[in-house]
Amino acid sequence: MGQQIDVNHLNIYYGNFLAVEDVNLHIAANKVTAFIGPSGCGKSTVLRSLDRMHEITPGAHVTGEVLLEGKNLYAKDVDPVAVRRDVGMVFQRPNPFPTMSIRQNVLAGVSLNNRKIAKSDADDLVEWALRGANLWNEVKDRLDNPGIGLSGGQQQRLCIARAVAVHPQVLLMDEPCSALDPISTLAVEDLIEELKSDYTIVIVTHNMQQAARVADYTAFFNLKAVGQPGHLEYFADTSTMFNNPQNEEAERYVSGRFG
Ligand SMILES: Nc1ncnc2c1ncn2[C@@H]1O[C@H](COP(=O)(O)OP(=O)(O)OP(=O)(O)O)[C@@H](O)[C@H]1O
Repeated sequence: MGQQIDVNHLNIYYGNFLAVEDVNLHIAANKVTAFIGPSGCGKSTVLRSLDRMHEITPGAHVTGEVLLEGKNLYAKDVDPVAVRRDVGMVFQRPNPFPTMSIRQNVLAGVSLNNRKIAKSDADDLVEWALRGANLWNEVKDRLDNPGIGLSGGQQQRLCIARAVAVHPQVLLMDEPCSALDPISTLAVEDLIEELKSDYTIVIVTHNMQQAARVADYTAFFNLKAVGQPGHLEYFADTSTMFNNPQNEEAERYVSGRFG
């Protein structure tokens, strides 16, 4: 089962620059929540703060809380590496490890986490993760071939298999279809729909139709002006966001009359 996330009074800084201000947000377990909004409003920054990935930028820090099932991911005794085991990330461009086979790619996160597993268990895990990512039937006869030999859409599903292989509670996806053709996009969207029975999913997308298709809830981020911090302007269930938003800026944005 996936876990819920509560974001409380979250401010995210890159050095002295306040990129995102005072976000308060509930992300429901086993649902898909989409982040939408204009460029630079902080969607990716907020997404990355949910597994502390933004900390890879030197000087990046937060104030406020991110609670995963009530546990603050930013508490002093929490190891960011352990956070990323519970909260997995799928990036915009499929990024299989170039020197690794399909099988090794699926197991990469497990190996990084220093878990030693027997070969038969590894075989089972590879099959389970690839089936979960809807890729097994396409690759089962060539597991030792390089991961980068797959098509873009297959590579992205391989990255999803790699993310689920460590059994996370939450899957974060940063524009996971933006580098994919329409057929692969639909395959990944179908997969997202299936994965939510096991995981809580948060997806950043610029594609309004995609948000409307895959998300149960949608968070609209906005910014007052360039150089100003982004903020969460409006949160609603997806049907309300796209059909009857109770926020003027959101209405202008989803109807394409923004800016
Ligand atoms: N690594 C970084 N170092 C410094 N500033 C950053 C960094 N990443 C993002 N920012 C700044 O933080 C703000 C929010 O950026 P972010 O990428 O989160 O927005 P976004 O809504 O995801 O944008 P887009 O839709 O264009 O991807 C912007 O002002 C951006 O310039």
